[in-house]
Amino acid sequence: MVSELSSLSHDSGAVPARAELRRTLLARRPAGDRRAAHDAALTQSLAGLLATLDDCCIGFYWPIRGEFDMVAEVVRWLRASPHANPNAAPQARSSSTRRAALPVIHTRAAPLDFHLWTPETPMRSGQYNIPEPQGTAAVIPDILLIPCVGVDRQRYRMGYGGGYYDRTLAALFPRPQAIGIAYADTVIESIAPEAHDIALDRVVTENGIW
Ligand SMILES: Nc1nc2c(c(=O)[nH]1)N(C=O)[C@@H](CNc1ccc(C(=O)N[C@@H](CCC(=O)O)C(=O)O)cc1)CN2
Ligand SMILES: Nc1ncnc2c1ncn2[C@@H]1O[C@H](COP(=O)(O)OP(=O)(O)OP(=O)(O)O)[C@@H](O)[C@H]1O
Repeated sequence: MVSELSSLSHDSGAVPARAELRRTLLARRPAGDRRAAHDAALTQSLAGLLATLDDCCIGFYWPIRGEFDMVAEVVRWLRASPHANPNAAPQARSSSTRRAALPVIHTRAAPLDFHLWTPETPMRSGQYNIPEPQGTAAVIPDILLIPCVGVDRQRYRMGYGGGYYDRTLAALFPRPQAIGIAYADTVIESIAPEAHDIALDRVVTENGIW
């Protein structure tokens, strides 16, 4: 897979336009009968990562357009907190040191805001019809789990083209650790990063974490 796509962007000498590369990568998201096995493997990798995290706030995403769905795994992580008392009321449980947040778009072409989320949080439909938490506090996550349309060997990421995560990583202080979530079939040699592209710190695929 990698060699096939890298020949698109390198060997021919012609770098395809971003929009074309985006379409190619979106078509590489595992689908149909193959999908469940890829999701199971990616869930395993993600669980390995989450097991190393405690005492932090994770910014994740509500899946759209065939993205990998990590909601259940994040709920498992929240509930497995060594600090959480399973007999406590939900409000008390949410004061544990494991917290999760979801992006909220208040203004298009601005950085993302993140608002706390638990399974009890009411949701509303936000920009691009993406569900977002309603009425919870804004936070700066310690770690961002970032959906990728594709990612390259230097850990540069391609998304849907809104530039939201690059703007967010450039704006947030302290800067969260940026961890990309990608299907292995969407890893390519180079996405031909532009000046504003910020490399991810780590990437999680079905094959592990790098
Ligand atoms: N699940 C999920 N939530 C997320 C993101 C994501 O990638 N996945 N985002 C990650 O950034 C932000 C939303 N980013 C988006 C960026 C562009 C488009 C979009 O529809 N773009 C148009 C083309 C550009 C335009 O006209 O604005 C399109 O694809 O038709 C949608 C969401 C925040 N929430
Ligand atoms: N730090 C930034 N400040 C201002 N504009 C930015 C910044 N980063 C990106 N942009 C704008 O966003 C546009 C889209 O960027 P890009 O194609 O890299 O999006 P993407 O990473 O695929 O999208 P997304 O993060 O929303 O999934 C760029 O052309 C640029 O105009």
